[in-house]
Amino acid sequence: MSVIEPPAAVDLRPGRIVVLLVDDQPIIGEAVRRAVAGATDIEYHYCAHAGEAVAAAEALHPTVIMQDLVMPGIDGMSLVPLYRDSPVLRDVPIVVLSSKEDAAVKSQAFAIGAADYLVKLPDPIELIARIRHHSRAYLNQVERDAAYRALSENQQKLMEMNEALRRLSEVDGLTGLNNRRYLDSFLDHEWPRAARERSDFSALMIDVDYFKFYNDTYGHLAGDEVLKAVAGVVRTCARRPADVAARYGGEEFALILPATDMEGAHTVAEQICAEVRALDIPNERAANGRVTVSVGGATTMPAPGTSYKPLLELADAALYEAKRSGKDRAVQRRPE
Ligand SMILES: Nc1nc2c(ncn2[C@@H]2O[C@H](COP(=O)(O)OP(=O)(O)OP(=O)(O)O)[C@@H](O)[C@H]2O)c(=O)[nH]1
Repeated sequence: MSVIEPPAAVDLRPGRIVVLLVDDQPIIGEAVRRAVAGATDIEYHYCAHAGEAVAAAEALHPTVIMQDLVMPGIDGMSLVPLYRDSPVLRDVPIVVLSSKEDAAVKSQAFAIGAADYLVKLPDPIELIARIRHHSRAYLNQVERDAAYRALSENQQKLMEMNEALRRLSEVDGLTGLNNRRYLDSFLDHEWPRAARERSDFSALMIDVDYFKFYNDTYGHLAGDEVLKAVAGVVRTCARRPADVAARYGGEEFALILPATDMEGAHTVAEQICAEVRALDIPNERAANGRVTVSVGGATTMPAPGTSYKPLLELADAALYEAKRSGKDRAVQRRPE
């Protein structure tokens, strides 16, 4: 192979024009070299062997390839698709050089993806103009592609950040459970759906017993740890995919159980009480000396056009009853 100058590292600076001439006749190689010698913006390389042309072009990454059509071993026409198959060279413009003006050859050259067709050799002014034209079009395309890629990446990052922000705005920072804002929007969607499906819908309100005493005795940070532990229990008791656990505020949690009847809701409520007891966190004020919770539950079949708020109020009333009747228990209610 006789690539006259050593291949430069891939460099697609705007304005950098790199020509690779592939032609078995050194005399043509020399004539083109002389023709472009005065154009200081053009870097010229020459390859005399068709079999080495693709590898030479991949190493060089030219902005335009000038390809002879008739060469020993392989004809220039069959080289064009080989350049197109290379990811590095796929879009590099190829100017085919023919020894004569031939409509059929010209048409074939354009059909397989050549950017231009020249009869050897045009005068230096035309040759340089064509080299510059094709190289600049290619460089502009490379620049546009890079800008488009950067834009797409930024848009993707922005979407991910927006999604992360949206999720953050719906999560309680202390416990990692959904917050009340999320719960409200969930109920806004789920309540009308349950009304359409005519299925039972249950809500549990869970409140830590003697929590003010706990905070005052063991400190606010220890209180926070209790809230996290209770949140963990509520989360694991939300077993079905449609169940939603949330921190409702302060030391109160909510567990929404769509498509769940009163008996099912009561089972879950009892389970929460038992699992919080099993945490075995000391609270000397409580009757059994451990942190406990009271749970108020309510179940109804939502009617179309109604609000979910009365169900939560009923669950709150049941919670109040659980507190009043001794705490560490679950009370269920159904509307009259
Ligand atoms: N550590 C901690 N405490 C909180 C948080 N949010 C609310 N609290 C406390 O929870 C306590 C709730 O007290 P009360 O509403 O009187 O309830 P209680 O002492 O648990 O009484 P009963 O519910 O009747 O057993 C208050 O002392 C609040 O300051 C929190 O994020 N962290």
